[in-house]
Amino acid sequence: MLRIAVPNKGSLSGPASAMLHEAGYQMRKESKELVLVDPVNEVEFFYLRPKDIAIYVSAGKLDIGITGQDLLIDSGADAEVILPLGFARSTFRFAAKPGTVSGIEDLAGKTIATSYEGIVAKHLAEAGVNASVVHLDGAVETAIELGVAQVIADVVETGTSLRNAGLEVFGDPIMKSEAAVIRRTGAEPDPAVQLKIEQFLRRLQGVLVARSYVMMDYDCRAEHLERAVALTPGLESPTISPLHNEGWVAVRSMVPAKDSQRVMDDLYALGARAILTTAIHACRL
Ligand SMILES: Nc1ncnc2c1ncn2[C@@H]1O[C@H](COP(=O)(O)OP(=O)(O)OP(=O)(O)O)[C@@H](O)[C@H]1O
Ligand SMILES: O=P(O)(O)OC[C@H]1O[C@H](OP(=O)(O)OP(=O)(O)O)[C@H](O)[C@@H]1O
Ligand SMILES: [Mg+2]
Repeated sequence: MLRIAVPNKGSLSGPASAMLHEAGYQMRKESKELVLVDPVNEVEFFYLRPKDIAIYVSAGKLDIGITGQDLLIDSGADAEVILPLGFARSTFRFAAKPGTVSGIEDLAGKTIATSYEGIVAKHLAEAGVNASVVHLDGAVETAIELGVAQVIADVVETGTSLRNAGLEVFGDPIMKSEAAVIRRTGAEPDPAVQLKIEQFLRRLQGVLVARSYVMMDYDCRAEHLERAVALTPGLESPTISPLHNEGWVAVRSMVPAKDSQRVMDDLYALGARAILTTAIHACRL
């Protein structure tokens, strides 16, 4: 059995379970379940606190886990990213009341509130700045108003939480983060487990590709084919089939979803017709 840690709550939990479900794995039905065995896929899922996942994985009893890269760094655990997953994208930043702090050099002697002391302490040590760090479990944006700290360091996605608290970021982002599959650094599992890990990663990669590509079909005149194919090169190469009408071909190719409307416009302008896009539900590349 492959043993995998998954986030049991917070921002990572819903998208991680959705991705695993899309990849064909059984997920828990009840939020109180701590362990779920998926006998068909021979996987055991352990639902753990996001902050603890890297620590569990580095201890060696779990083969892999899904967590945030910021949580991995914060934990200081001996684990490494093997596949970034594209969700829970965020930056980790310092913020303060506007006009009070302009750069990391101003932090000496100040108090910084954060839920991520590991990241902050490492960053301050690297910058050679001596500041105090106070741990709060969450809602750290309120710490300045309530006099617990002069500065905070926290996850920023849209910046709404900071704006609502009347705070502004300063300095460069301390780090960028997204959800990722992690394993113990340099882990060398036995060959049967390694095969299951590779199958797991292929399934998740299949979900990532299915989410970011569409299948595009269209008809075009043979003399325009080279230009059309240049617009839709696909991953390997497009499939070209003859049409019953002489001088026309049908083309089928994978196209990045974010470009699909522009590509359809360009194909239409080239004279292509019956241009269709369809969602990809799953794939193995
Ligand atoms: N608003 C957000 N947008 C994108 N990613 C986020 C956001 N908030 C958190 N994350 C990412 O998810 C990780 C887990 O954060 P989250 O706040 O969900 O966990 P938690 O604080 O342990 O749970 P909770 O806040 O429910 O107690 C963060 O380290 C970060 O990588
Ligand atoms: O830039 P934004 O889009 O506003 O997102 C960032 C906010 O989201 C997270 O908070 P969460 O909701 O997890 O609450 P918490 O502080 O209690 O962890 C994070 O700690 C920030 O407060
Ligand atoms: Mg949180």
